Amino acid sequence: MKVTIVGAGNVGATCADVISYRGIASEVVLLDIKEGFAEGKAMDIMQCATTTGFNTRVSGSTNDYSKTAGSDVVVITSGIPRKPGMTREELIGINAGIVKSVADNVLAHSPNAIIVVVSNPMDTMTYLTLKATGLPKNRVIGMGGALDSSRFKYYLSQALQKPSNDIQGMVIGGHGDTTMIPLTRLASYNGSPVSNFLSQEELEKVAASTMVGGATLTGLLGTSAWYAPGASVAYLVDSILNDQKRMIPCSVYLEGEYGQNDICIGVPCIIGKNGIEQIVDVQLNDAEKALFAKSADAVRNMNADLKSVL
Ligand SMILES: NC(=O)C1=CN([C@@H]2O[C@H](COP(=O)(O)OP(=O)(O)OC[C@H]3O[C@@H](n4cnc5c(N)ncnc54)[C@H](O)[C@@H]3O)[C@@H](O)[C@H]2O)C=CC1
Ligand SMILES: O=C([O-])CC(=O)C(=O)O
Repeated sequence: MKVTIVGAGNVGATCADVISYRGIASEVVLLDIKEGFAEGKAMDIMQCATTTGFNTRVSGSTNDYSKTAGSDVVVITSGIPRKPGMTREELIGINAGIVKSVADNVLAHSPNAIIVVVSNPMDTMTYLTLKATGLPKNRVIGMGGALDSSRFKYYLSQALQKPSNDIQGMVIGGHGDTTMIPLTRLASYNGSPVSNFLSQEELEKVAASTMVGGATLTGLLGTSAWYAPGASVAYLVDSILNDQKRMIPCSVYLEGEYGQNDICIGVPCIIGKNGIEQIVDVQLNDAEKALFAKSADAVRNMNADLKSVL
């Protein structure tokens, strides 16, 4: 199975590293516009093969899309990341043009690929990719909810003083500092509701930390995060390529689901070899439905800014 990652920067290269280390795909192509950059990242990753023990072939390309031909999955991580103090939404001006041209280029060589959109503002870039390419909705998947959910479980694990892997939880809604919805009511510690162990005040603190999880890291690192984002993309790609049918919150095009239409936003999906195979209705309560509607309004407003590219 072949995966192309366009944008060999922090997130793209980390994703290639995790995919090869875990043997998720037999071939990974990294592509970037910076001369020699993707080739260098690929060579560096390949030089781990004997010490970490993998057989995935990783290669790099400077803007030569012919090398990406026949990819099963294409990940778009090209574009600029935010700097401390910025929102993801402020990236739209530069990233919209990049994402649209990249989507056109990859499809010309891999007409059957499933596209995973990572560049920010991710929900808007996913909507742009879907509309610009005309692909069916199952083949355009925005990655944000997998990462936000892993951060939610991290903050829950810190509050509970228990391992993250014993915690279940999901974040839906937009992938933005104010639009994310950590589903605290449905989160559990090995099946017991987390509200059995944490006060309302502690749970609200966990939710607030989760929502600004990306901004916190951007403040600490000077650019946005990459280890957890890259690993989250690899996790999603694994479910597609290996037809795992995991339930992962992803940004997908809604046509009535969760009361929304003509928008890409995070909801729980079954992810398998056909991409989005099902959108799961987790039965939100009235308060959660109101938060989702508010989040959708904000995400929809951003889509209006795509007029110049669509
Ligand atoms: N959806 C999510 O959960 C997350 C999204 N992101 C987003 O992912 C994007 C990438 O972030 P980083 O890897 O940290 O940035 P980075 O700056 O390290 O890497 C971006 C790469 O894209 C390349 N690039 C730019 N235009 C290109 C084009 N037209 N064709 C091919 N390559 C091109 C650049 O040369 C650069 O190497 C950002 O927009 C960031 O906001 C980052 C983390 C999580
Ligand atoms: O915070 C950012 O800008 C990058 C991102 O989407 C994340 O790490 O969640």
